[in-house]
Amino acid sequence: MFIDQLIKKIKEKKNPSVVGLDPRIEFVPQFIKDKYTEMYKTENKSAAYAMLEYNKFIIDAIKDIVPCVKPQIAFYEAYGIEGLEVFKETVKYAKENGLLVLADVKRGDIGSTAKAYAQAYLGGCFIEVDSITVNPYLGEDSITPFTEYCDLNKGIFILAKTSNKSSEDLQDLISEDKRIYEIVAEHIKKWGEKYIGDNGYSSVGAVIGATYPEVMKRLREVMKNAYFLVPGYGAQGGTALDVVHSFNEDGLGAIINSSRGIIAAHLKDKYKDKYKDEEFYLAIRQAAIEMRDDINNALEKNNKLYY
Ligand SMILES: O=c1ccn([C@@H]2O[C@H](COP(=O)(O)O)[C@@H](O)[C@H]2O)c(=O)[nH]1
Repeated sequence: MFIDQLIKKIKEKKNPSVVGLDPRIEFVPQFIKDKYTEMYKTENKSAAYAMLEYNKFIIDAIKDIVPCVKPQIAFYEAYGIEGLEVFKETVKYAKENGLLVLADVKRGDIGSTAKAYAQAYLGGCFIEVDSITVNPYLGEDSITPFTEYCDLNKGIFILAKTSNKSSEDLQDLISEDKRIYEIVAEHIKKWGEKYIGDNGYSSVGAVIGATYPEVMKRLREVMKNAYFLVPGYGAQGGTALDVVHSFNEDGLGAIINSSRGIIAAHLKDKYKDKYKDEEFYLAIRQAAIEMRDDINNALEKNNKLYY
């Protein structure tokens, strides 16, 4: 089961965090950009391939620390065909280096179309990743084409309470005395029941923003067996103390994401003067270690250490 593979890697690396590979050209060090500007005539292509090299540096710098990476497809789509090629190459490189890939693609459509999306990402027709994020707005028949792949060692994380401010607009509305995110959580629990692995967790997980710790606490009660993918730590203001609520008493149950906070670490004042342009990946590695230690320390303080 996907979820058992994820838990195994989390325990091996002693790290319940994931680095978001959300490349932006302004994060890419000048020496890489110069190389690709010379190599390719079109700006789009040189930017896309500069981002691929930057991603590979990041993967090399963190592969012994983190269990997985979370590439956000939007940053690749923004560069068209070349961007999608770079997405594929990034996924391939991450997998070759022993990392699980949780692709943040937020798909959701009527069943027949959802089947095609599932085929693309979980069936390997476009690129095969280990799990994807899914939007539940269209209901059960839009989810089943994805959950069917959980029998084939794949996983999905369904949006329940997102980290952005406006998530309150719809997700916090009340229907029959419950918040919409609670109702979604009850559905995620039900959809995941068939896919519970050896560790007691389901390969059907939930996305819960680090920016809403109280909601996280409540949803942890509703979905005991669901793994939470938690974005919003770092750049969006979520802290280790906030995300502690996403873990169960066994210290498992959540994987915390940071994208900009890690992959743009070399641009922070804290590291800028410490590392040369060519050593940018050392700042990224340092930031990933600090995030791991920050979360593990918070778990230990709350008697939730899992290793
Ligand atoms: O609720 C959500 C769902 C997904 N995301 C995605 O996670 C990363 C966060 O990036 P940071 O740079 O660490 O803020 C990004 O890919 C989002 O699209 C989220 O933030 N919140």
